[in-house]
Amino acid sequence: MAGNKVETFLKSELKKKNALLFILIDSEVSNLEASAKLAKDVEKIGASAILVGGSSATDQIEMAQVVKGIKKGIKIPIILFPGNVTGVVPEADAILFSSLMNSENPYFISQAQALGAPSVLKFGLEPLPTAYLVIGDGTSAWFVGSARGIPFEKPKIAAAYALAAQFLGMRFVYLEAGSGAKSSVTPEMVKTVRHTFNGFLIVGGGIKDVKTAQSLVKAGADALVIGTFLEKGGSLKKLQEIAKAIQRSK
Ligand SMILES: CC(C)=CCC/C(C)=C/CC/C(C)=C/CC/C(C)=C/COP(=O)(O)OP(=O)(O)O
Ligand SMILES: O=P(O)(O)OC[C@@H](O)CO
Ligand SMILES: [Mg+2]
Repeated sequence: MAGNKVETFLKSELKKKNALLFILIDSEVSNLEASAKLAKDVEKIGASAILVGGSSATDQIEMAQVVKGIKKGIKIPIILFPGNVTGVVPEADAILFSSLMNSENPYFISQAQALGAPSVLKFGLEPLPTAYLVIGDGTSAWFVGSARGIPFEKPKIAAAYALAAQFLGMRFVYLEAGSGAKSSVTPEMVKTVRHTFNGFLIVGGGIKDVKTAQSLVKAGADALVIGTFLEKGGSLKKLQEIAKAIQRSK
């Protein structure tokens, strides 16, 4: 079984930088060459990890190729972000071994995990036990995952889930507004969850400007995930501004 190298790395990065930037590469959207270049570029400007996944990325071969292609050029960890068992592929460093706790379908709470676990072991991936909480509605993750989205304006409900996750032994919570969400999770929700949850707090969905990123980190986020901004051609210069800003703003 893989050790806890990636978790240890993330924690030590966090001590140095205060807050981390994770970049999501969707193997369905970016081609091989573009992904490899993007991963190198974002490492240079201070990203701490590359997430690879997609809620409708079901092509395991394509996903495995993207991971392999990215890996050669970078030192930061590649962390799988599976939307299903098809998201478990070899050669990555770790996996967000997540349970969509507010799903209405038990498949996304524990069944996909049971089906995927043997491959995680076989591939030597480090599992990062993650409570994946979908906030709001109308996004791919919400639809595909049959989530009963936690309303944006109900931070206490998110905090109750995060506390339950902690009691269940999960060391990561991911507050997910959904890829391309019109608005990100509110700083108030992050703050409320931060007060309750003791582990590593990831926030993603709809983050594309410095001000939002800074406010989420000030509220207590440990890592921000950005995907769509780059998929839509957002500049590396602006991404670097976001990276710099969050590394100062706690
Ligand atoms: C641990 C294992 C083996 C599986 C976990 C399975 C779970 C909990 C899935 C949650 C539901 C789900 C569909 C999550 C998607 C997460 C994800 C990769 C989101 C980012 O992708 P998007 O960008 O939203 O996808 P699209 O590009 O397809 O819209
Ligand atoms: O694509 P964006 O909106 O940046 O969201 C990233 C991630 O949280 C989606 O799972
Ligand atoms: Mg996507």
